Amino acid sequence: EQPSWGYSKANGPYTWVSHFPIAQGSRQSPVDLRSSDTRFDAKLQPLNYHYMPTSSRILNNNGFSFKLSFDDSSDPCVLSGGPLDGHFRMNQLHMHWGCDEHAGSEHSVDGNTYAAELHMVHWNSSKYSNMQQAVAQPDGLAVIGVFIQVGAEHKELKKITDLLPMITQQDSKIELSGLNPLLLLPCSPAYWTYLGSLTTPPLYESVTWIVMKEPLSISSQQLEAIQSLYSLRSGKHERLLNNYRPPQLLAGREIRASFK
Ligand SMILES: CCCSc1c(F)c(F)c(S(=O)(=O)NC)c(F)c1F
Ligand SMILES: [Zn+2]
Repeated sequence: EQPSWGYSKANGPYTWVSHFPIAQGSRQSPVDLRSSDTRFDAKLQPLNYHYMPTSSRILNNNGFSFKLSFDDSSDPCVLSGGPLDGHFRMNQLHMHWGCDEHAGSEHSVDGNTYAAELHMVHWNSSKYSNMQQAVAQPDGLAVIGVFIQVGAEHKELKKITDLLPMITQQDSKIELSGLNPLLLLPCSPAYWTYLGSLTTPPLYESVTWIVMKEPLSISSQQLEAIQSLYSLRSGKHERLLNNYRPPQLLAGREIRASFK
């Protein structure tokens, strides 16, 4: 049966290799985005989002994060351009966070971490017919990562954080409609891109990462709502905290920047 991996000492990131040997692969994520390892690439296109306000969505807590699942059959949210070949349909978005506002993101910038990181997961709909087919392919996924810091309240994310108190228990779900993913992106188009993996088991090396340079701000109340989710994953009913994987070896990969 599915091994119960998690983020505790007993089942956390350093133990995942026992069930998922690819944890020690050569294109694992996250990584530290070190300026000495990044190179401006003038050939990088701008990102192209065809995102519309979405219809009814399920917001459920699958025990290691909360996620917004998108119905990617009708009028999907589609990403193209940037480093990508073809079109990628948004399948879901979720977050990773810590227990204080100085740690919680998965990627870091010259060793600096943020309070949280939003992931918008897309699959390659030009080459594959669904998420399940794409998820393990080397060119199967594109994930946009957006850093989150504490500051002013974020109006669009409020549509999510206002609902979290109603799904604090694992596997609870609630409808959410009218979220506009475009408003979850920062103003600046600047991003880094590199080839990596899922940051949770099964850790497939199938992700073209696009990490936005400019963070979003949320209020401390919004961060507290995120940190108040509970999980049973580690067998005990405890707060879902620190669901972030530490940085992995770059192993010779290049990180391209869309900005100077
Ligand atoms: C087999 C799960 C497919 S969907 C999914 C996910 F649920 C998830 F959590 C992450 S992540 O690794 O945590 N963040 C990048 C992904 F990348 C994903 F694609
Ligand atoms: Zn993630």
